[in-house]
Amino acid sequence: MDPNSKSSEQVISEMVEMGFERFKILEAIKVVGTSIPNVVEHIFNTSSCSNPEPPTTHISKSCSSNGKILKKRTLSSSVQVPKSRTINHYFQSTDRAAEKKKNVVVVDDDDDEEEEYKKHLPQMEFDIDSDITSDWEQRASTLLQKHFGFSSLKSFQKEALSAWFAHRDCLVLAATGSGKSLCFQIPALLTGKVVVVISPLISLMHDQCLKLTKHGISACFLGSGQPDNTVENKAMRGMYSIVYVCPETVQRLIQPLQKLAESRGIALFAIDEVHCVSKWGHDFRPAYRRLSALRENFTTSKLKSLKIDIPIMALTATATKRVREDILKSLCLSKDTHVVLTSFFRPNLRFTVKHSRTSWASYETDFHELIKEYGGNNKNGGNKKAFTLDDVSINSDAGRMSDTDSVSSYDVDDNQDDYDDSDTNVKQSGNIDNHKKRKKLTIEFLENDVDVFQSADDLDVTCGEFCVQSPPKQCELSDTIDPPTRPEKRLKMLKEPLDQGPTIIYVPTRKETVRIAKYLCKFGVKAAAYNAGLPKLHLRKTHKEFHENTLEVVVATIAFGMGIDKSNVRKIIHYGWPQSLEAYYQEAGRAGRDGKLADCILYANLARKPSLLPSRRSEDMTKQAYIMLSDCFRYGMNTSCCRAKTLVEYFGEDFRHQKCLLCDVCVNGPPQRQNLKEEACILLQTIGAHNACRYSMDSSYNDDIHFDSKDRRLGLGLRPSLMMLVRSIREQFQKFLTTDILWWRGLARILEAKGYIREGDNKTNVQIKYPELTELGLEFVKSMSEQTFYVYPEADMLLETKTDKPFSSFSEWGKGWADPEIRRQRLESNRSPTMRRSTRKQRKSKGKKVKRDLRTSRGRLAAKLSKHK
Ligand SMILES: Nc1ncnc2c1ncn2[C@@H]1O[C@H](COP(=O)(O)OP(=O)(O)OP(=O)(O)O)[C@@H](O)[C@H]1O
Ligand SMILES: [Mg+2]
Repeated sequence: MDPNSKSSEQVISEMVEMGFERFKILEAIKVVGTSIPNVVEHIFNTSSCSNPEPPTTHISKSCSSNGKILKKRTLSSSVQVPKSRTINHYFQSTDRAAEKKKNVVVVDDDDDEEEEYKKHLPQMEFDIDSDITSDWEQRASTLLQKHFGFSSLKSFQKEALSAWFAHRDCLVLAATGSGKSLCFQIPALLTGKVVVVISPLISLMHDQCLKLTKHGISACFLGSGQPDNTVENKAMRGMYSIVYVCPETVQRLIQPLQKLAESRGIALFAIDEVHCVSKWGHDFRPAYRRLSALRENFTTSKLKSLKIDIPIMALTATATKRVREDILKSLCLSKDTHVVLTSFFRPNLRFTVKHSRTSWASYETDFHELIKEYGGNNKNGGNKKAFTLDDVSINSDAGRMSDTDSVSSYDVDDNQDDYDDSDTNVKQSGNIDNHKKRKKLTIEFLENDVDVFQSADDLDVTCGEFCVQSPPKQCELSDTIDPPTRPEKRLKMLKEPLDQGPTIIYVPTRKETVRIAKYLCKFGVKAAAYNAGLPKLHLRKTHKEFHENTLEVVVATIAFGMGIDKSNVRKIIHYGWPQSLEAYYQEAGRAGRDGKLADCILYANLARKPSLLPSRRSEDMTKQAYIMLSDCFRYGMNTSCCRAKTLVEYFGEDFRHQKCLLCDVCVNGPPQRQNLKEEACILLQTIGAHNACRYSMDSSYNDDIHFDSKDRRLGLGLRPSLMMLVRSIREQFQKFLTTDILWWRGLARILEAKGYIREGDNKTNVQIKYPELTELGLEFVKSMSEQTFYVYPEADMLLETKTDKPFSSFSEWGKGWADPEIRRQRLESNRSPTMRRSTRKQRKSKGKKVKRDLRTSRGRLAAKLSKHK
């Protein structure tokens, strides 16, 4: 039996609550079965004009409280309504019946009467709104209380609604979990018109539709994930108050939506997660850019029956200044667009960064706390039954598409090139077929690749239409607690233990989701993996169990998407570098929506530069992706600035609190400042010397800095990489012989942040790679003898000083790595006997290229070295 099907009794009781007459419902059930939408449709189609039974959904309720509203909507719907009985027609009849009772002129189907009606009520459309001018706030509060159980609108919600009410376009920038959805849901309730919401993910639309249904508001979603093709038809005839559409579908629906605008009416177009519009943000979706069609096609000049252009409300929690400007421009929002900007600060989130190699070997150290918290650490799981993943093999499809395990080896990093341009990456990821498919930029493809591209069809769902259920009782609803903004309260919160609640662990690869979930299950934690490569059934189950608090931990890729709105998520763990701070803050923002203390922990290998995940990007976008990744890297490396401040300021907000008091930097304090005058001076001089050496061919370069001729050995005329420069320093200065590149990288970042050096490569890198001295740097070097240079060492510098191992990255294997001959021998000896045999063979076959595994940095390095031999 279909678990979604309802019994006749259930349908009757729900529909009676909606205001339908029992006998009509019974009659309809006999004909069309127990699907509520079909029953509603049947009743509409068979009801006689003279005796319509008004459904007392919120639509008719909100309208019937105001006679004028009813009749005007009737008129508005009369513009294009066909003679056949549709829901609009039904509403007309309903409204008219109600009007008759109130002695208001109402027309019947016949044209004369309609004309008569028009004479009496010549105004249409937003007169509906002007009727509620005086007390719309009061009405909104009543509806808010009735449908959602909240006592009042938040001030940013009021601001956004006021803008909508003044028919202005509006861009709402408000923190994750602040309540942006209400800004576009209330207009549907206030006007009885339809609100069309553009949303990027099926799972997000599905979640929101379910919630709306619970709150007594009819909703549906349209898009490639919609299995029922009658839903679209019904939606375009105005049967749902809120219609969610994925951006790819909007273009196709322009005409039907225009008809809808002229019949039942469209109160608002809401574009949720609008940062997807911009290439300069994360989650870019090309179809979002084409949403400018909404501004073009729903204006008074295009649709004569409209009195005003239909307002557009765009909403996001993560947009930098550049992204905001791009949104306004790309969507062609009006010049008069109102921008609602609230603080991005989430005062109850405790941000921490921890060093971890984020590999299998570090699970024990990193997860033992978590296992303890969930009462695990028992191989059999005690009384708890771990959520099994038997149906999912680690080697299955789950790890296929965005698996970067193969590209992120931990062994060698120093000469590591950043994981480069998308195309190469895809080739390197080993799946040529996939690569070919990737070249075709089709929507179908996007839909299969959601871990990398957040697309519409991330989770197929059984049904995309949602009928009104009675709103939950008051006691079932609780206002979210506003988190404490006052410092004393935050400090107090810190002393209290974390409340109970689930954890989400975000990892970059599909394979990792399964591996970690299995690991946790083994220790009795109820954990499940979530990535777009897993069976849909499993994904649905995970979603459900997560929302029902049955699961303790979900280990997910970014496919556990935007808009996950569960109030009691206590921990968000990022296990591996995120791709941008936007993505990081949005994902972290899923914690602590109940206003109580919640943890956001980033475990990252601070000894490695993060790499870009394989993806299709234009040159521009690759550059931007590197910039975003680099900002994220800097966030992790920072040791002295409050984490919340860094995040909030990243989004262009002035952080007025100075400190969050909760994050690891605020709690532990910054490390001791060190005077790195000598080191800075040596590095700058070495850079200067190499630069001078390069430019000496061009005599215009004014060389003020002395450089040793020994440097010429180290690549005269070549563009010196930081690695080469450090090697040069190590050779020249005995005291720095055993210093690690990690430490110098940290110093280079500090010097770059101060403006003393800049990247000399025209490619953007995560970390400065080919440093060049700036004017400021030159000044600094000249005056170096007179000053000190106190700085906070960055995370990688601290890491290096904590390990007493000499040069290269924490392994005996790495000792002497600077010497090319030693390096060659090591690479040779590190190969397995079979590999060695085959390499010998390959060498014998002259002219034939030795194949390197370019997916690993070691392989790439070996390939490079063999080129130079
Ligand atoms: N006026 C209000 N009073 C109390 N709670 C509210 C109010 N408005 C919204 N909320 C609650 O806030 C929570 C978050 O709402 P919502 O999902 O709209 O957030 P959001 O801003 O869209 O977040 P995200 O950026 O993650 O999508 C919901 O559980 C909602 O019920
Ligand atoms: Mg939202």
